Amino acid sequence: AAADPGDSTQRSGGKPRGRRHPDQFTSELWTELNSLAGCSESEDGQKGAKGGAPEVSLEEALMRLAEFLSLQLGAEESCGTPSDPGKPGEVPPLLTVTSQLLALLAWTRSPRGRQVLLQGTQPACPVQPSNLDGSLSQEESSSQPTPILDEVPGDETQEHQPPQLEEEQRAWQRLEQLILGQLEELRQQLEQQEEELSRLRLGVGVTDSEKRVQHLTLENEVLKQSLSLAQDLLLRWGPGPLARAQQEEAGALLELQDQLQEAQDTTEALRAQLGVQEMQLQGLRGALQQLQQETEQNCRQELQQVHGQLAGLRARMASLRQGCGDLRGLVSTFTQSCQGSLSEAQGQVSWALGALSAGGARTQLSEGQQGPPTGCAGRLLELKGNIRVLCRVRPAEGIPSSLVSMEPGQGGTITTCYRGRQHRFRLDWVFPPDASQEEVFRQLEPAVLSCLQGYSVCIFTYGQTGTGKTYSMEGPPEDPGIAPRALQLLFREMGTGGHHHVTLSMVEIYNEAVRDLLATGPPERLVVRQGPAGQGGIQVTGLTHWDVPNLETLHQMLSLGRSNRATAATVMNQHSSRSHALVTLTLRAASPSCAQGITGTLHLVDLAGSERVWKAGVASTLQRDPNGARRLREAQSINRSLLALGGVMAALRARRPHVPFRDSQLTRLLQPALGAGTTAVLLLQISTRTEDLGETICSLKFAQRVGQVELGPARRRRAPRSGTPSSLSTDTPLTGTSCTPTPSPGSPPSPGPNSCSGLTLEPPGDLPP
Ligand SMILES: Nc1ncnc2c1ncn2[C@@H]1O[C@H](COP(=O)(O)OP(=O)(O)OP(=O)(O)O)[C@@H](O)[C@H]1O
Repeated sequence: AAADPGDSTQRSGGKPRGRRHPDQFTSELWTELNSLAGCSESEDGQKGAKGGAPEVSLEEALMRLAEFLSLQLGAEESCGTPSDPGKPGEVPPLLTVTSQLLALLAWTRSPRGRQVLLQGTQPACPVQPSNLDGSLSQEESSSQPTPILDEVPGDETQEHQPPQLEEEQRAWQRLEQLILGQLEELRQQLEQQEEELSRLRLGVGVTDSEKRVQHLTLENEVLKQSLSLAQDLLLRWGPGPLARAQQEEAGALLELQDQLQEAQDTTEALRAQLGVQEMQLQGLRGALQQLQQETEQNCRQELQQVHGQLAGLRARMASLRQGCGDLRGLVSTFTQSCQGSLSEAQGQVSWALGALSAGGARTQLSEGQQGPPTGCAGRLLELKGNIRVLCRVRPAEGIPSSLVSMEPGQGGTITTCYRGRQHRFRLDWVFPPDASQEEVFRQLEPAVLSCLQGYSVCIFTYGQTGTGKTYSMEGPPEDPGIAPRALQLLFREMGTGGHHHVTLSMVEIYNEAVRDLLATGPPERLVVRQGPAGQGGIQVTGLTHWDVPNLETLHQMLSLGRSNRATAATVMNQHSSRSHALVTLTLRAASPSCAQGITGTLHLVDLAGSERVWKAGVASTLQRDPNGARRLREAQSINRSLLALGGVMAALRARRPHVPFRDSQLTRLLQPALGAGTTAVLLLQISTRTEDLGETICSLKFAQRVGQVELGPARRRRAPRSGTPSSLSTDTPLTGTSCTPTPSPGSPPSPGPNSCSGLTLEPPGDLPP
């Protein structure tokens, strides 16, 4: 159409073509198109003539295609660079390719092409591809087969088909290669043209308006891109910038809130962990503290155990030492005893010889009866010579406590359970609550009788207030206690022969003041002092010694002394003895033929109650009782003196060189009774009441300590040959006032201070000041 514009106009049906058709096509292409069109028309025309169907011919199709292409090219060129019509090779590559495609299409619609296609072989291109400029190369021209435009008969075609097919295949391959090459070139040219187009659009050959249009186009494109970007952003980020900002802020705020919440959650979690760790730490601290306490407690317990074991070892060691010392003492004592017995036997022999020489056989017999005892009992008493501890349990007023149990009898025990700890005390003898006064005295009888043999015996009762000390010592008239029974026994043993001079003294220690309970006048405070050097013992200035001719007089005097004794009502005992009472009975052989008679002494001591001050209720009555202060002072004094007695016992037990007898008036007066060679019997009175348990244990401990005291073997005393009352043995206690025997044994003093007129009391003129 480009080569023949007139035909093209005619064939295009007078329709206006594009503004810029290509001015020329390659002649070969056009020829081939025409030939194809002719073939098609020859076939299709016959069909059309025969059938008369209004089919579009290939030419028409080509024309339409060309028109379409021209329109496309025009549209393309309107935006691109105007081509130069006089310039060969400026044919748009698209047209070239299109022409090739059209040629191929025409061939496929040709009979040969159809035949080839029907035979299933590859089609052979009947057209020769052309270069862009429409000229074939020499080589290709020479090898280019001649197009077969006429229809070949079937048989001949069958015969010549193989070589033709080969040629067509080769042509087709070349065409294909050519098309591929042209397509590649087309692509390159397109790229070049697009580059050039863009360059030209921005540069040369473009008017200001076009440039403006181009710029505007570019700006438009940029704006479009911006718009699409904005739309994308809008779609992505929200409806508007402000809202987005708010939303961003809200988002940021939410994010911050989330972070804050997260931080708070983290803080809470950390706090919870911290709390747990603090609790764990607290628990560990508590466990550590508990462990420390347990460790400390265990250490203390172990330390206490070690201390206890150490104390036990020390006590055992001291006991062993003491036992060793006792054995030594026994050995030496036995030797001394043997010597003493020998000398005593010599004395008895000489005494008997003297009696015989005096010619009194009856007298000899009588004096022989008064002689020193013989036999195992006396020897045992001499060898033992220490303190015996007896314990008497007071009958319970109510139900007896189960916390105190006992094994009565000789070597009996008292077992207490106090504050979870058990204490067991072994004593020389334990009297059960139902023991009678007679049973008690029976155990004291040998000691009492030994006084007649010249021994010094001290029997004292010790214990808490109300436990029966006075009861045991004095006893009621219908059931007399130790003192009446002892005196009765002694007088019975002495008989009525008048061979003994019996003197009695009775003092009390009240608030550390020594008072004579048998004084004729008002009781005065006596002075206790040490005896003259070399004589030993003590002297009590102003103390009266009464000669006791018979038992009746003795009882009367004892009643007198008892009535003078200080008593008071305490919470624990309505008739509590608030003083220590000491009764001393001196038995001196009074035979004129016995110049060197023996002198025995019996000390009966009723100690005051050993209860604690607060327990006596004295302190509690200080505010109400006007005599409360006095009661308190009494209790303090009693306790102080008993404490001094304990100190003396401890020193004696430990065999210390110094025994603190001077610590109290009680120990001072008891010094002769607790001296070497004396016999002492402690009668401990205890209560089984639960509330008295502590005091009972204290008393038992004291008694146990006393029982460990060694006083050495008992020794008998001898009176000087002069035999005057004032020349008593220096060991004799309470030697202060000389006494004159009553003129007649049958005239005892009547009880009471005013009834002493019958007695001749010698004033203490011969006593040292
Ligand atoms: N074995 C006993 N049998 C019967 N009654 C007893 C016995 N022991 C003590 N009693 C009675 O208990 C009471 C108190 O006794 P007692 O006065 O002898 O005690 P005490 O230890 O001397 O007191 P204090 O130390 O205060 O003088 C008395 O009424 C006494 O009769």
